[in-house]
Amino acid sequence: MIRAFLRALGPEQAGPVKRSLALTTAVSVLQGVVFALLVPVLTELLREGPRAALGWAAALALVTLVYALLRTLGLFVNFRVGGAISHGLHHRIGEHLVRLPLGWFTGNRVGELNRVVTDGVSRSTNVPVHIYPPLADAVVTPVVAVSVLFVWDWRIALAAAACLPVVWMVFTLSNDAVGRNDAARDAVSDEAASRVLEYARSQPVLRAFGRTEQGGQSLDRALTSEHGAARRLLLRIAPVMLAYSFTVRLTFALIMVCAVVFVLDGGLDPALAVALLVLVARFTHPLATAADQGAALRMATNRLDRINAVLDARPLPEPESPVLPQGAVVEFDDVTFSYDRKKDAPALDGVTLRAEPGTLTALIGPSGSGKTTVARLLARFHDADRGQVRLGGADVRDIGSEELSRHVALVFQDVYLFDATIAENLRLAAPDATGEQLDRAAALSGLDTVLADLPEGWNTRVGEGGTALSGGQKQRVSIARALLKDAPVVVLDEASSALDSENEALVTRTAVELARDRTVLVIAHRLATVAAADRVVFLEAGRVVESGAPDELLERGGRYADFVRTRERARGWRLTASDVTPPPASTATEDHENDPARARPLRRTRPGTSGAPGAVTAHEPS
Ligand SMILES: Nc1ncnc2c1ncn2[C@@H]1O[C@H](COP(=O)(O)OP(=O)(O)OP(=O)(O)O)[C@@H](O)[C@H]1O
Repeated sequence: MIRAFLRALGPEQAGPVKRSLALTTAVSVLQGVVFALLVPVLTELLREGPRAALGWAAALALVTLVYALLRTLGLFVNFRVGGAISHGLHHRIGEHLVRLPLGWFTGNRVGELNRVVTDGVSRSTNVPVHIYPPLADAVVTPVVAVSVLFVWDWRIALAAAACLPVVWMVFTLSNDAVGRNDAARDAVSDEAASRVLEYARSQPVLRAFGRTEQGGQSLDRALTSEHGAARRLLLRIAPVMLAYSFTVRLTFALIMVCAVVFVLDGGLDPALAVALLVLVARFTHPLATAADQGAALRMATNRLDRINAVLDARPLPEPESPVLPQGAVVEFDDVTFSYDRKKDAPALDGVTLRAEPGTLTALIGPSGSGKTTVARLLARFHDADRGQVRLGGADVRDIGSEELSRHVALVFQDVYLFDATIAENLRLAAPDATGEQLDRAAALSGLDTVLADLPEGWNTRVGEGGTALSGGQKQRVSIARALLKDAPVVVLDEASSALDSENEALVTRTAVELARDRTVLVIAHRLATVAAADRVVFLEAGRVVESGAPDELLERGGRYADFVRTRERARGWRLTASDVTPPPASTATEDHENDPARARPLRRTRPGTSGAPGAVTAHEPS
């Protein structure tokens, strides 16, 4: 246990924890001495009267005083160490989590982490404060008392000493049973915690489809199995705990019988026998509670093992001499990657692609084809199994995570906002951003119109996870946050579920705008965005099956053309390769797919270029 404890706490906390445990052990030893001193005091009192007992009583009073002082000191020290453990563990877990690859944080880990950080840490904090002191009293005090018994009567001492190994054996059995069954219950509790979170999060979907009852079934099952595991734990440990308690009481009865026999034999002074039995009765009580404390310690050790498992998760290796990316070209060179090499087919299989600064690349393909995985490998959520992901000519593994994160801004679909103001949420990207910079990001992302409608503007609190804002509003905050970061590479995961048309068009517009001077990759679901891209990369089953300019691909009549046709049918769109005049000054025209009256070709050009013949345009069907 102590090894698991010290491993979890790390070297800084090891010293104070060892000192606290040593002090607690010393206090329990002293308690044994106090109990032992009762024997001469009582013997003299019963044999000769109070006067004869005075010397021993003074010694007892002195040792008791020292014991009380040390016990009080121990209490303070243990509470302080408990606080330091809580702080230290949170700190260590937190520091470790930020170094773990983002790919580690899958859905199930949320429930597990929640329990590790709350229940795990609080039980560990309890070890020096509430668990170890009574356990030391239960184990160390009797051992000291039995040792001292040898001074007064070796036969009684021998009888007590002979019982201790049996008591220890039953104690170990009970501890093992608790350990095994608690670990089994813990796994089931994790599952239940995850299901509770899932049930709460999926309420909108469940209600929308009238499946609240069915949706609750997996939660019901998880809770029922948690209840079953708790009952099994109780049923399996109750007999061994009872057996332990019985053994301790049997020990006391045995020693008492021995004492009576020796007194009747005339070999033991009755006064000494009474005193010895008082001593034995005194240490039997804490000994009887040892099984409870042992169980609590075993459960805490199980939690510590889980904390250690989190701390053992390997961070992605950081380069010893980080390389700075030279520019913002994104390259995937024959990249293969599997989430689970033993179980799954590769999510990416020999992917090669290149995205230049000042261009917009649309990643498209069927669901599960690997688009999001491309974005994740670029941001180094995971490392490629084979091949190289490069940014500005440098392998992302050689760049160093902080530098990489400065270079790549991600806007994912599942926008998470902190329960703070809109301004504070944006400043997460650039803590020192000026009001002017915030306003610029807001204007570019369309957040300015949202702010204008909110009475408290920038100071509006968004609620936990951004619940006080609509999906589109959250996305605007998220885009503005990415803009404020001012990273040369932006990855935008366009919402696959429908946002309102204004918000959808905004995402396309922002992507186009950003691509003027950045490398922009969009996981695109909308034809308008695809049409506005410079290059399209079509993925299927983790492979690039087609790539090139959208109009070229359309003319080629391959997978991309099929994709476009399917989408056109689904949305009543028509997308053609046509010769159109580039729009004047503006670099990006608006998407009016839902406004026939204003429908204009959607296309983009960069400064200094004119619309090339064959540019892809999107029209409402006539
Ligand atoms: N965290 C994960 N663990 C295991 N497998 C995963 C994980 N994320 C994705 N996959 C698998 O990897 C493959 C590629 O998934 P990816 O999310 O990259 O596809 P996608 O093209 O972005 O899909 P969609 O358009 O539906 O978001 C799929 O087979 C998917 O099941």
